[in-house]
Amino acid sequence: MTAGRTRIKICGLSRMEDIGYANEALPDYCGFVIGVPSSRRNVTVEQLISLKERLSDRICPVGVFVNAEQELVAELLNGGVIDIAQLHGREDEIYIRRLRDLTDKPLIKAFSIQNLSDLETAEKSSADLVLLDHGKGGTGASFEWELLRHWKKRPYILAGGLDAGNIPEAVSEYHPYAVDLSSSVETGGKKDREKILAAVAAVRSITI
Ligand SMILES: O=C(O)c1ccccc1NCC(=O)[C@H](O)[C@H](O)COP(=O)(O)O
Repeated sequence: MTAGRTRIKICGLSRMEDIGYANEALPDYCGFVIGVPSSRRNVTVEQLISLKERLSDRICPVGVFVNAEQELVAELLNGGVIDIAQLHGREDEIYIRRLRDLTDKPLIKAFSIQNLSDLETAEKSSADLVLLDHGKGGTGASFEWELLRHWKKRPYILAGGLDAGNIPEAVSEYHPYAVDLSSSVETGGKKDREKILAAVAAVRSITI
């Protein structure tokens, strides 16, 4: 992971149209929610493989998992279907250690931030990168960003309620390594081409 411009991840791609929008906008990362049937963005492994085949190789594919079997996560990483796994459930350090035994690919651990204690837990994570979010993910709501004034130690991905309008403030005030968006780049629950293009443009226009 290198410093430099702020990265952007567009999460929750599930249709071939979404891949077309991503290939046009070229975010740094795209997220696929895998094996979470309760999510409207859920994709099966078969769907993931077809979507990934059409994804530009200029975009890094991220698998988003909620308490998945480590074997499945490792198989998708080691097989090159995804490049990074984002763990968005209750995966603890024991889970991460066991996953590390199965793969040496990068891991992102997501944390739901409600207070300073949650931030302290996130700072100690052994994951390669941590993602700070509101609630269970993909909700469209933000946590109290003011808490980030206490965040000192490591690069992080900021998620939850970000959109093209509030990205400049979030980046200039809190300096995340990357921003992660899903709900705000949808219309009627589906990914929206113009909103994706606007969000990527908003991040790329920032000079720090
Ligand atoms: O998107 C989902 O439905 C989802 C389900 C279960 C775990 C994670 C999920 N999404 C993760 C993300 O979309 C992003 O990491 C982030 O939470 C986006 O938040 P928002 O922009 O507020 O939708």
